[in-house]
Amino acid sequence: EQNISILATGGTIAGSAETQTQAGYTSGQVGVETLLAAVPQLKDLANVSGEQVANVGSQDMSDEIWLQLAARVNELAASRKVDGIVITHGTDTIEETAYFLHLVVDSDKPVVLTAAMRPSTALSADGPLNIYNAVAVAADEDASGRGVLVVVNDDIHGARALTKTNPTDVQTFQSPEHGLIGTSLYGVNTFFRTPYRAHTEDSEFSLKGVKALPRVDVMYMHASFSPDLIDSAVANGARGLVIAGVGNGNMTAAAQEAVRRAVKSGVVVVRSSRVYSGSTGRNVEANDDELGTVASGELNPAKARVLLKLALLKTSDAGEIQELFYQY
Ligand SMILES: NC(=O)CC[C@H](N)C(=O)O
Repeated sequence: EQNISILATGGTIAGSAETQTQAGYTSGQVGVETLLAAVPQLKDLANVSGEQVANVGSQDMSDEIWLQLAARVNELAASRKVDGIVITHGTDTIEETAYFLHLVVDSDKPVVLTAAMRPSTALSADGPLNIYNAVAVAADEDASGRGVLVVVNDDIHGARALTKTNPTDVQTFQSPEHGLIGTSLYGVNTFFRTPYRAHTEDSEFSLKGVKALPRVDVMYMHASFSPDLIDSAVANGARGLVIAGVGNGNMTAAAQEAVRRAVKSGVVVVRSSRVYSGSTGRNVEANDDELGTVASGELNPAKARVLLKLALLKTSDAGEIQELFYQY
């Protein structure tokens, strides 16, 4: 029998409300033992043990929790007594945490995040079946080597690909560029593909000796953007900026001038896009060579921010960071 460790961090999956039929609720109320007790069928899949790492709504996910979670995942994955790891998480930032772990977990054992859109107390709560499917994927040898996975609503997503697309819909997660890694129907898994970029064991990123991550801020572009926000982020210690640009990572002329100032002062600026899918290409409309900026490719602003934070641990050279954005 496979040994699966479950690390709980909070979210709606651990949320509770006064009644079974209300929209309002509080995330991160229910402990890991209660979550697991709601799915007694887990014992048919694997030998599971639970640990509480945090209990927050994932809007409060932080560098500190990421460092703690990554350290614990790496420790468990290195143990011969652990075959796979499941992490319960809020849906709001699950794509950031999943991509972070995808880059810093040094193991080919399955690491699977799961979540829910309905709190644990709701009618038709989606958490219990999501946990069941997540454990089934984590216990599946066929899941290994596919990077960090997110199992929700019968779908198996890759960490780099998935994004939340709806604030309340149970079918909120999509992987617009690459499609699904597979599906899990009542614990019966089908795999379609493996991520094509480097991850986990093949990733060059490591958190050994890292006590804090550099500050990276995201600037959301729109008509008449106030360029002083960029100067303010730099004055307040940002080492990197991600432009959530309009369309193909574009920004106003005044924002571009502020980006030039930021780059001149040694801050690395990545251009991404506020649109839902597609790739922000280098030198397409904005001239990255001339601006000294980096193009994010398919990474959305939140995930470009994760990669930039890790990249800044290694270098502040925009050319080298562009190469990392091509590779991961
Ligand atoms: N569905 C959810 O998990 C959203 C609840 C909460 N905001 C969180 O991300 O933890």
